[in-house]
Amino acid sequence: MNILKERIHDNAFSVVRNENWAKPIYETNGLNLWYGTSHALKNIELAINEKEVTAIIGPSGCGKSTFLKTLNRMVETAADVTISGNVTFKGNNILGKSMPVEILRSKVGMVFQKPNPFPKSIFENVAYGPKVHGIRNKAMLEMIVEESLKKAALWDEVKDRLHKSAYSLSGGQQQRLCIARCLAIDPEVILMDEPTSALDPVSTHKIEELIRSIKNDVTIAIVTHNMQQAARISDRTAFFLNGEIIEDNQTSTIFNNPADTLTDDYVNGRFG
Ligand SMILES: Nc1ncnc2c1ncn2[C@@H]1O[C@H](COP(=O)(O)OP(=O)(O)OP(=O)(O)O)[C@@H](O)[C@H]1O
Repeated sequence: MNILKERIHDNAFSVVRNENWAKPIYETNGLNLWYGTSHALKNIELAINEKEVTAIIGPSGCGKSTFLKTLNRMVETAADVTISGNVTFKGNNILGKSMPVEILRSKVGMVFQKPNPFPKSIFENVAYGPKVHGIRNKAMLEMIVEESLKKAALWDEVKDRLHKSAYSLSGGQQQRLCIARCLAIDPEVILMDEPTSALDPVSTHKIEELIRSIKNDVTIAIVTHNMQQAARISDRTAFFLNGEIIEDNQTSTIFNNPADTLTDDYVNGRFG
């Protein structure tokens, strides 16, 4: 009887947990994308849940970056792109005219494979976004810069040289600076496209720790070729192949008990 009660309690708890925690911030329905006549994304159906880390995995050329860049409408900067279907951000279709791209990008930051700080000081890199959004008060900017650098686990390393060039930092520090620059605009989502692939293991570890520490505040979608990294840091994983999603599920299921043999073969390094 007690065991039964516990099971019922567990089930009730997991329903509440799912309802409370697994709320999609992005949803794509029937998303297709062509570069010219090349069909790069095929009927993508995927939810990215709020305050979770979603890993996007798959072999080179399968459409991971294209998908990520669709989420902040960066993909449209490429020539001859055609998109159909829906991509909703908090219920609004971002492919329609209902959400101006500037509004979307003020809520969705992006970090790339190669750190890309501005040719400015460390301070100015982080203060840039808040200034663009109209914050001029010096004390306020100083506070935002300090908080963002602390969240990005970089403050202690740079607090005495805030007005030095961002290019004086190491690659790993520059990548954390780029994450601090995103955090300074208080985004709801950060899209990360292979953010550690150019970094050494120590810097990679620091970025992974940083992702863990911010995920209670920010939703993260991360493209990675590193299976251990996807398994370590993500809650859910989507496996892409040739522009399609083969499978998406809880990360533990994708790695330990995938439904599709292609997923099993990929995550176990048998191709890709
Ligand atoms: N600007 C573009 N113009 C034309 N084709 C493109 C463009 N960008 C990407 N593609 C093509 O679209 C397909 C998907 O590319 P994408 O960069 O999204 O793949 P990916 O999975 O991120 O690859 P990788 O892991 O190598 O970065 C590939 O065939 C690629 O050559």
